[in-house]
Amino acid sequence: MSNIKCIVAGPRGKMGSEALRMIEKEDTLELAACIDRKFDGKQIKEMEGLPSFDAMIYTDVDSCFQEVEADVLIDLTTPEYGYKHTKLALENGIRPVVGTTGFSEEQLNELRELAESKQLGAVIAPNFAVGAVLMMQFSKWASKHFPDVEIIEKHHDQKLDAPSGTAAKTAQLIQEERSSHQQGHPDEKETIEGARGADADGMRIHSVRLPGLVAHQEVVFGGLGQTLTIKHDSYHRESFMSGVKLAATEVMNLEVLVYGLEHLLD
Ligand SMILES: NC(=O)C1=CN([C@@H]2O[C@H](COP(=O)(O)OP(=O)(O)OC[C@H]3O[C@@H](n4cnc5c(N)ncnc54)[C@H](O)[C@@H]3O)[C@@H](O)[C@H]2O)C=CC1
Ligand SMILES: O=C(O)C1=N[C@H](C(=O)O)C[C@H](O)C1
Repeated sequence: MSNIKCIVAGPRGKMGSEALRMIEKEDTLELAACIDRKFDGKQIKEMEGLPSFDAMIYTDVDSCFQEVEADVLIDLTTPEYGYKHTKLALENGIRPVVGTTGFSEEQLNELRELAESKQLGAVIAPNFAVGAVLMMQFSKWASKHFPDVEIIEKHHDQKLDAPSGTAAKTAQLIQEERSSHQQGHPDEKETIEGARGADADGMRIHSVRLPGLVAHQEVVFGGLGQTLTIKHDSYHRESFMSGVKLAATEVMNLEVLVYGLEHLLD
């Protein structure tokens, strides 16, 4: 089987640069080109701190998708551009593997319909770390027995979206399991706005942003006389890379969009 040819969008970012280092080590993946906001026409090997790839940087996404022979787009950019890149990739017959978070429900549905109409595989995964996927699945299961739950997600202070994609997905999975209800005292009042966090179908999500953090989440369940905490920590962005590789490989066998890495794990 020939190598999977990848375009990486956001190659100078924290995740994008880690994805380039992962591709460099993998025999089955190949870097075909990159999409960046700057450095049009330069080679990745000319960029300081990035692996020595002969792969051209494009700032014009249309030209990139039309000129470069590619199987997969790996997008690790921003919510606004990640959505645009994903849509354009599908329109150009390229399968998206998207780690970028912060898409709205409407955007996800639109991309799902587009992938289906094109019969093209796509993977959008708010978290590529296997441990985080398990934390979400365990939380879904736990909420069957502990319907009162709050999510505390903690990230580095350069993060653009809140709550994190992982927290939003965790809340969605729990929502599928438990019946909707408000938590806390019915008469509770916030004396400082936001003190109780964001309200996702009655469950609260608290977003912490601090230098020094990478990506961390605790899902805290409360029952009579007991609590249960399910916790995951990513200390390094390497933690996401086996998931990115799995998605870039498995997306070639899909004809629909899947949301969440759990759909690709046994
Ligand atoms: N699914 C997952 O497992 C993970 C997802 N993420 C998500 O990945 C995204 C990127 O995260 P980081 O690497 O930490 O951010 P970052 O800020 O370090 O990198 C983003 C990169 O995107 C580039 N960029 C912005 N606009 C662009 C455009 N129009 N075209 C091309 N490149 C553009 C920026 O120049 C920057 O290099 C975020 O949405 C984050 O939430 C982050 C970690 C894990
Ligand atoms: O921005 C990040 O760093 C991360 N983003 C993803 C999210 O929003 O859940 C995944 C992980 O938490 C790291």
